[in-house]
Amino acid sequence: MDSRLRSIGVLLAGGVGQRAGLGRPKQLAEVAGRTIIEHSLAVFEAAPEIDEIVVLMTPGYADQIREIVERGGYRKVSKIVDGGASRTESTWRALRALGDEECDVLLHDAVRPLLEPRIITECVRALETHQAVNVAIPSSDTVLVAEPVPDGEVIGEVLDRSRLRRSQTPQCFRLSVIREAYERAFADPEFGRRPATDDCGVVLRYLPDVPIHLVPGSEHNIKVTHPADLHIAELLFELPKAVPAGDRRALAGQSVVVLGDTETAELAAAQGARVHAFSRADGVRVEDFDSVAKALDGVGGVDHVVSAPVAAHLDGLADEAAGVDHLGALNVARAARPHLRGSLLLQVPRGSGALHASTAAALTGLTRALAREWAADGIRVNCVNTAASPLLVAQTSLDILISDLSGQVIDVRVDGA
Ligand SMILES: Nc1ccn([C@@H]2O[C@H](COP(=O)(O)OP(=O)(O)OP(=O)(O)O)[C@@H](O)[C@H]2O)c(=O)n1
Ligand SMILES: C[C@](O)(CO)[C@H](O)COP(=O)(O)O
Repeated sequence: MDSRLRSIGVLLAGGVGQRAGLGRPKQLAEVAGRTIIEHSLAVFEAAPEIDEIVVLMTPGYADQIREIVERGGYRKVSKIVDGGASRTESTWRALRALGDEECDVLLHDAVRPLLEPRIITECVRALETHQAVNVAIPSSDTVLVAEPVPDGEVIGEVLDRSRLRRSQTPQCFRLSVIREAYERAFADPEFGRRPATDDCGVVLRYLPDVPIHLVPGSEHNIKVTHPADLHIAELLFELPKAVPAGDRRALAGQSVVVLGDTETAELAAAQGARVHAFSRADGVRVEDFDSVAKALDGVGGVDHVVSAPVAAHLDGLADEAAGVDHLGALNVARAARPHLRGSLLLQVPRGSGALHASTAAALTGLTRALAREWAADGIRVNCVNTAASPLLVAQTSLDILISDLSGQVIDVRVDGA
């Protein structure tokens, strides 16, 4: 029997986002095709270690969160509670909403949408042996203490950088511990005059005997605070990801349609997949919707569809041909949808030049949009860069098919294992 405590993820989204200056809470701003809070929600929803999610939302915006939760099917969300006037007041409200049963609480800034699942795993594991855990990264800047002087500021002290860490979230605690720290804080009039900027600050000040264990954070786990952070977050989401190598024999018996990439078709067949391969030689031209639809209608129910770039096989300027890859991907997606049970994989052409760049951007956008639209039916959509040997592209393609990734732009692994 599993004897571990329940783990509750608390998304702190009660702020107004004054520094971002958007005129509405920044957690509702869109980055990489989703609201910032939905990215955070999705990470907690997908984390096997998390049993329940509580959202603290800016008063007046609860309906928008309810809609996001319902539309996205975030089944772990148990409560949406109005946030308080400060971050610590929002935490305090969350702690009071959690009931009396002992559990582990992971308090996360909803505006850190790039949280990695690895961090949640390590935090929950650390809570098995520690009562308080924080996520932190080393400081790459030298940090100094400024002293006020009549004409401005001077350096009072340069801190020892080797010991400095930048605090992130989630900040994680046994419920009874964080609750006791907050009870003491909110009973202390001095706390109102000198509030803490994070939850660990409250524990350190009011329960100094509780050691706060540190788990390595990530440079990508940024807090969207200022307007430029929205652009940085967008770029970070666009970074191609690596895919873990899986057991490709999982494809055995599955029905896989491959348009154009013979290497991937052969490798899938070698793993025991029922492969239906189509190419221009068979009269299937992806820029012609009817020919693609006819091919897929003939197959019927299909677990995975892989769509390879066609530009290299077309006559004419490579740049002009690259545009066909965009239309081809749209046609394959449209034709595959009625038959698809598992996933669609779009291979992104290699190349250079403006048209190639716009095609690659279009396929990335298409992948993310389709992944969102088709998620409700359990269909995953990804794309993979093909700037590598055909064998590496084929191996990575199969690893993506058997993964649970969706909406991802994936780089071919260099080791090719
Ligand atoms: N009253 C508050 C204030 C902040 N937060 C949450 O705490 C996280 C970190 O706070 P911050 O970046 O400061 O967000 P805002 O308070 O919205 O920003 P600003 O200070 O610029 O107004 C955010 O997810 C924010 O929504 C909260 O739950 N309740
Ligand atoms: C909790 C925190 O994100 C850790 O770095 C940070 O202290 C929050 O500060 P904010 O002023 O509420 O953004």
